[in-house]
Amino acid sequence: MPSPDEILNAKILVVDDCADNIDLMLEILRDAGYSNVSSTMLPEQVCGLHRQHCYDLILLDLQMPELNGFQVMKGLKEIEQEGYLPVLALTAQPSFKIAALEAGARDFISKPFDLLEVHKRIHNMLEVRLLYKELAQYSRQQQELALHDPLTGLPNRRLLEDRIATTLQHAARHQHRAAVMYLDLDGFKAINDTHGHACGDEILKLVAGRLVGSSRKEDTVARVGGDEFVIVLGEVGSLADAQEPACKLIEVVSEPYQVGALTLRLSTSIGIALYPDHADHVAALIQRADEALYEAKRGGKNRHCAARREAAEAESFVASSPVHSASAA
Ligand SMILES: Nc1nc2c(ncn2[C@@H]2O[C@H](COP(=O)(O)OP(=O)(O)OP(=O)(O)O)[C@@H](O)[C@H]2O)c(=O)[nH]1
Repeated sequence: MPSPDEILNAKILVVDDCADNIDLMLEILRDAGYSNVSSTMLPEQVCGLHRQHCYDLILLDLQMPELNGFQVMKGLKEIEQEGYLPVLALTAQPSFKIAALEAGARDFISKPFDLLEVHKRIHNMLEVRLLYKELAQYSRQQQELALHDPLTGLPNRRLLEDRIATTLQHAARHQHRAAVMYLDLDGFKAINDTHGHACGDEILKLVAGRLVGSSRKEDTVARVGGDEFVIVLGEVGSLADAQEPACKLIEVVSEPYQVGALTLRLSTSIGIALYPDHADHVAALIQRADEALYEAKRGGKNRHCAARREAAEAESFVASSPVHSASAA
C-alpha cells in the first residue's frame, strides 16, 4: 500500500480554462500537503505534458472552449496503453458525471467544490493509482525473473528459445543463415571445489560480462545451465562467420580472472550449429550445437567444433578451420 508520504509526493496536474478555478484547486492541494502539483489552462498541452511527466492524477475540467475534457481523455487513452486514465473529472454539469466515467475518468468531483469530498476523492484516487503502478512494476519484475537468470541477468533458456525462434523466422524470410553456439566452461567444477561456490559465482558473472562484451548488440547471450551459455548469431553467411566469433570468445574467456586476491584462469569449449544447414527448428538446433560441444570436449577442450552435416553436403560446407577448431565427426 502506498505510504502517506508517497501519496503527498504524487505528481498532480490541474487542468482548467479558468484561472480562478486553478488557483482555488492549487490552494486546496497545497493546504492538504500535496507537494508536486502543476497546472495548465491549455487543454491541448495535457497529452504532451502527461507523456513527459506521467502524472499520477489529472484533475480535468470537462467544459473548456477549445478542447473539452472528453477530447483530452481520448488523447490520454492513446498514451495510457493499458487503459487506466488517472483522471478525476471536474464538472458543474450533473449529466456529465456518468459520461465522464464512461469516457475513462476514474471518478468525478462536482462543482462547486465540497472540500471534504475533494480531499477524499483525490486521496482515494491517488491511493489506487500508486497501488496500480506498484502492481505493474511488480508484474514487470516477475516477467523479468521468469525470463532471466538471476545470477548473471542473462536471458534464460525460455527467453533464449524465443529469441532463436525469432532469429530463425528472420533468417528464413531473408534467406540467410543463423548460428547457435553452445559454450561450456572447461574445468569449472575445480574452481568451485578449490575456491568455493561464491568464487565460482563471481567467475560466472565475469564470464557472462565478457561474452556480452564481445558479442554484437543484436546477438543473444543466454545462460542455460551451471557453466553453460548459448549465443545466437543472426545474419550469418557461412560457417566461417560463426567460427571467427567462436575463436574470439575462446580467447576472451581464457583471459585471467581477478576474484579478490585470486587470479584464476579457465577455458571454454564451443559447439556450433547452423540454420538451416544442421537443423531448421529451435530444439534441434540447440541439440546439434550441444552434440558439437560434446565433440569439442572430447577433442581436448578449449576449442570449437561445428555440427556434422549430412555426408552429401558436407564437403561444400566445411570452411577452413582456425587453430583449435574441428568438425564433429
Ligand atoms: N558457483 C556455481 N557453480 C555452479 C552453478 N551451477 C552449477 N554449478 C557447478 O558447475 C559445475 C559444472 O559441472 P561440469 O560442467 O561438469 O564441470 P567442469 O569442471 O566444467 O567439467 P568439464 O565441462 O568437463 O570441463 C558443477 O560443479 C556444478 O555444481 C552456479 O550457479 N554457481
